[in-house]
Amino acid sequence: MKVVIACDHGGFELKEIVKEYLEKNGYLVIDIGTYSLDSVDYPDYGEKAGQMVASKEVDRGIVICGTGIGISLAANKVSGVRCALCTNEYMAVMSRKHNNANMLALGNRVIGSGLALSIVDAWMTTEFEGGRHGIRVDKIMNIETKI
Ligand SMILES: O=C(CO)[C@H](O)[C@H](O)[C@H](O)COP(=O)(O)O
Repeated sequence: MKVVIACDHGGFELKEIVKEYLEKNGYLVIDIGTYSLDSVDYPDYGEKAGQMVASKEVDRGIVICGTGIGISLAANKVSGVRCALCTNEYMAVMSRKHNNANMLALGNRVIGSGLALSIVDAWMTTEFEGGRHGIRVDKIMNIETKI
């Protein structure tokens, strides 16, 4: 599975840890930055990662900033993206089972790296259940055509 990973300066350290974890577990990771602690603007990274997911250049996306909020908001502005900000494993599992989230957002200033990797593991390995949840996810995506 091909995964894009992106962050701002607030998410940089955790991005490096998540990237290493994904690669060790056999995922093909495309790291689009940022590549240092120098200050950058999270919308640029959320948008670019979102576009790569929406265009199906990659299968999934993981975005990280200080809180996970700003970069998830930016990613969710891209048509076709369902980016879930998760702070625990249950949210990660449910965002896949019920929401078919194609992007995961994490907050480096909110959770520790151990919890972050448990969230990533749960999110990467949980399948969408479909059925009634498919109908609801379709309704979410149809909102994009009404705006
Ligand atoms: O979620 C965020 C913004 O909504 C992130 O926390 C950013 O990383 C944060 O805003 C960066 O702030 P900084 O003071 O420029 O480091």
